[in-house]
Amino acid sequence: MALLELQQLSHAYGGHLVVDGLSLDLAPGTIGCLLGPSGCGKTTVLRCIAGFERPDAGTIRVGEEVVSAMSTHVPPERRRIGMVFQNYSLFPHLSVAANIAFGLQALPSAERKARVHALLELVGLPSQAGRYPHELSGGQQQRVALARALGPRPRLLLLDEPFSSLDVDLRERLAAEVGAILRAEGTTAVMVTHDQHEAFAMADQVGVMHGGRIQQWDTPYNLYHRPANRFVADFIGQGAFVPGQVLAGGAIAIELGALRNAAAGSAPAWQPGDAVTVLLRPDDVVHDDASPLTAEVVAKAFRGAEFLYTLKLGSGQEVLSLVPSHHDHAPGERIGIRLDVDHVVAFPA
Ligand SMILES: Nc1ncnc2c1ncn2[C@@H]1O[C@H](COP(=O)(O)OP(=O)(O)OP(=O)(O)O)[C@@H](O)[C@H]1O
Repeated sequence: MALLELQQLSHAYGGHLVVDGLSLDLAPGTIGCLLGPSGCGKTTVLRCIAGFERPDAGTIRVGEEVVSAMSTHVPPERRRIGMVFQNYSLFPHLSVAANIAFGLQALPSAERKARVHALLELVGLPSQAGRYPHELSGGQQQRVALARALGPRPRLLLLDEPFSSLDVDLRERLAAEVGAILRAEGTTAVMVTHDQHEAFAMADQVGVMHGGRIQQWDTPYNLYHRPANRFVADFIGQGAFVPGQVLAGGAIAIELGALRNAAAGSAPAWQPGDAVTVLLRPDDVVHDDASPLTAEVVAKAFRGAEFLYTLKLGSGQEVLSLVPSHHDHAPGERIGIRLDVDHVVAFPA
């Protein structure tokens, strides 16, 4: 049975529908993430799960308990749900150990000490117990906030943009670390973010939100390689949309050649002659000096190990190509390219 189940959740602010019939299931021990652009309603979903908002319609079940339904609203403090916020919200006048012990008052003193010690070990800060929040880095403070939230062993942990006040470099690393910590504890968690790198680094399942609904609830791999619709294809990763036409036998002809195995998860039964739009990822277009097919370099972005080239085809259509950075070509040059498409993703034109 799912540990968290949202069914047909809807919520409006002053007549403006923000969450629109949203459903999702999260298995025990899974880390789920709601990912979407600013204002898509993801924080509102989190607040409904926590109990800070009362949904207009739908039900929320945590474990065996329906915590929210038309006639039910379990108050936040009785939901046994932990929360980690963007701004750490540690008590500034309490030491790290005292911050973590705060939610553990019900435990006998020896047990409380042992739990605080175990949590400090878990988040990798055993030597910082006596320090105060202002003496810690942002990443360390967020780890203390995580330890404090995990202290009372919540049945579900909610994380609201937990890394957004940290440096970009640190975000992805901490997201992966926090994912590992939650897995070590067997915690079921839901995170909200607008940053797909964070979502991918931490979550098992990601729901891409748009217009108050989940457009696709899937693994990071499938969101990238098998996007269910144009919105997801556009929002996740980079790529270019190019026109194509379905051939007899099901292959799709695009300017760069024929794509076989056009069996993306989303592909309806195409008919020969159908006009389609094909998603080409930067790794689908490979630089190859031996290829008779060439394209003009329009722009390039240095990524360290790779260049991301923007290339112009004969028709004027632009595509992206990720190329090892020892292939250093200037804008205006023509370079050989070929297709290497594993997952053909096509949508009705
Ligand atoms: N308390 C409120 N009263 C009125 N409108 C609100 C309230 N909270 C949020 N909204 C509006 O509801 C919409 C969704 O907000 P929400 O915070 O859920 O989005 P979000 O996806 O989390 O965005 P962000 O990433 O910017 O936080 C926004 O248009 C927002 O302005």
